[in-house]
This record gives sequence, C-alpha cells and structure tokens, in this order.
Amino acid sequence: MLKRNRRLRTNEAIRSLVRESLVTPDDFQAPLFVVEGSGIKQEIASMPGYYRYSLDLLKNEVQELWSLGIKSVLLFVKVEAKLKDNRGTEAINPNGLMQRAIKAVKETLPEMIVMTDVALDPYSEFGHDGIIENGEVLNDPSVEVLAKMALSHAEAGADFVAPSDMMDGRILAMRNILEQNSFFNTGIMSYSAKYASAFYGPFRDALDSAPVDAQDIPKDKKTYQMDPSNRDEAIRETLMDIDEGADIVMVKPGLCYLDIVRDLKNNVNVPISVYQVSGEYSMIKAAAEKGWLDHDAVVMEQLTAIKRAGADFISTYFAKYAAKLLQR
Ligand SMILES: NCc1[nH]cc(CCC(=O)O)c1CC(=O)O
Ligand SMILES: [Mg+2]
Repeated sequence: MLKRNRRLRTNEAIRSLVRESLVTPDDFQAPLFVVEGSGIKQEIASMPGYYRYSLDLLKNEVQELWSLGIKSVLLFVKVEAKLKDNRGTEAINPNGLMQRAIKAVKETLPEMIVMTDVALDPYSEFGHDGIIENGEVLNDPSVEVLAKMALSHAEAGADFVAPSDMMDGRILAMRNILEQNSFFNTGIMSYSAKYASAFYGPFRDALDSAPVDAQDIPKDKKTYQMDPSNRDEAIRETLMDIDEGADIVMVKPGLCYLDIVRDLKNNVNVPISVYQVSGEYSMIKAAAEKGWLDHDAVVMEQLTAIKRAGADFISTYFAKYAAKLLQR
C-alpha cells in the first residue's frame, strides 16, 4: 500500500489539524417565539425544551443568547385568534406584537441582529401564507400586504426581514418599498428554496398557525412551497430572489435538503442560511428521550453536516444548547 488514509485519523491532534468544517456560535441564529402577556415562558408541547416568551422574558433570553456568542435572532409571533383575518390586517399594525418585539430586542441589545418572519400564516384565520379567494392563495394581493409588512418591521427597527411565504415577486416588491422609504440598510434574507415539508408540524403547534380544515381552504401549502422532489427548481428560485435583491438566501428544511445546499453553494455567491426546522429538532428530542440516540452527539453531527454541505449559518432551535456544549 502506498496510501494509508488512517494516518490522518490516528489521534485527536492530527484529526483536528486536518478537519475541514467546524461549527461555532458565530454560525448560529436563534429562532424565538413571542407571545402577549408578561412573565410567560411557556414550553411548546411538541418541542420539549423550547419556549414561547412574553416580551419581558424575551429580553432576558436575548441577553443570555448574546452572552453565549449568538449574534442573531429570528422572530416569530403567536397572534391572538381574535386578531386573525384573511387580509393580514394585524401584520401591519405598527403597534402589533412583532413590531413591539423588534423594539424590545433592539432596546435591550442594539448589537443583536434582528431578523423577522414575513408571511401571513400567523395572522391568517385560515393558516395560509397569503390571502385566500375561491380556494386559491392569491399571489399579487398577498405580495402587496407582505411588502407593507416588511416596511412595518423595518420601521420598528428590524435589521433584516425574512420572507418565508414563497409568493412570486415578493423580494422585488420588498426591496422597492424599503428603498422608497429610505431603508437602504435593511436587508432581506429570503427563504428562497423553501419546501412543502412535513417537518414544520411542531412550528405550527407553537404558533397555532396550521392550515384550517374547512371547505375551500387548501389543505396544504403545495401551491406555493416547493415540491420535495425538485432540485433544479431550487437553483431557479434562488437565482431569481438574488436578482430581485435578496442579500441572504435560505434552504429549508436542513437535513433532508443538504444536496440543495451544496447545489446553491456551487451556483450562487451570496451567503446561504439553512433552517434546521422544528420537526428536525423534535425528532432528535423524541429519540433521545427514548434513549435511542445520543442527544448531544447527534445535535453536533447534524449542525456540522449542515455546515459541511455549504451553509454560511444555521437557524436552529439548538442554537443556545449547542453554544453551551461548545463552551465546554
Ligand atoms: N411561513 C411560516 C413559517 N416560517 C417558518 C416555518 C417553519 C419553521 C419550522 O418548522 O421550524 C413556517 C411554517 C410553514 O411554512 O408552514
Ligand atoms: Mg420564489
């Protein structure tokens, strides 16, 4: 034998010397769920160890994240049922929960990069990301509201808006409205390759935002989110979003879509984020609870694999936990 690959694996010193991918807290963005009220830290049933916070406790959480080296949060709000309609009225309320959450985080920690979810589903009485008419999720009227929503988040102080709706043309509409209102420095992180995935279930529990089961309401999001069978389409979607003005593009979910991450890494030259979604979190929790998997090892292996595939950073419910593991 002229080549023996095991030489480079002899001990941890040589392994660390030749290691190709590393995760650090710099790579993590923490999604946060916000609710009305005060003193609330409410565990999400299908996401053990993950919580919804009221604004007062959100501040502590953000400070703890920062102290662990996590420099960005992705905000989601749980909207009260009585505020939901078919037009996203509450989404553009300048004093809405999201707008107050943005201010709360920026007042507590101005350096924390605040990104905000832009989509109508938490605000929709039907649990869809856009306006519905005659059983159809309308594109252009939804884009109009989504652009106003993005502006409203920028006005509240968001650093980046993160449209997760998958309507066509929304990035251009958002970039335009932000420019017209002089928010030149407000960025856009586009969920550009977002798949119609069954892994979003626990998230929809967290926000009570699942599509409702009713006549003339689409049962799923397949007319706007991507078909899990498709690969070329992810490149097409992502290149279009970059043309329209996206600063950062995203692949979502993570683990099942790492081929897409690598395709994008080879085809685009803007930062790529990967969303390790709620179902990916819950699967690990459930298996670990049964004693079937080594929780910490699996968490770090998955985050490392996402990084190796080509992610520049990862939105993950393990952000805080993994940052603590890395401190040890
Ligand atoms: N547009 C809403 C949105 N933004 C992020 C997620 C899922 C995130 C997760 O599962 O962790 C969803 C759910 C959906 O599209 O139905
Ligand atoms: Mg698109």
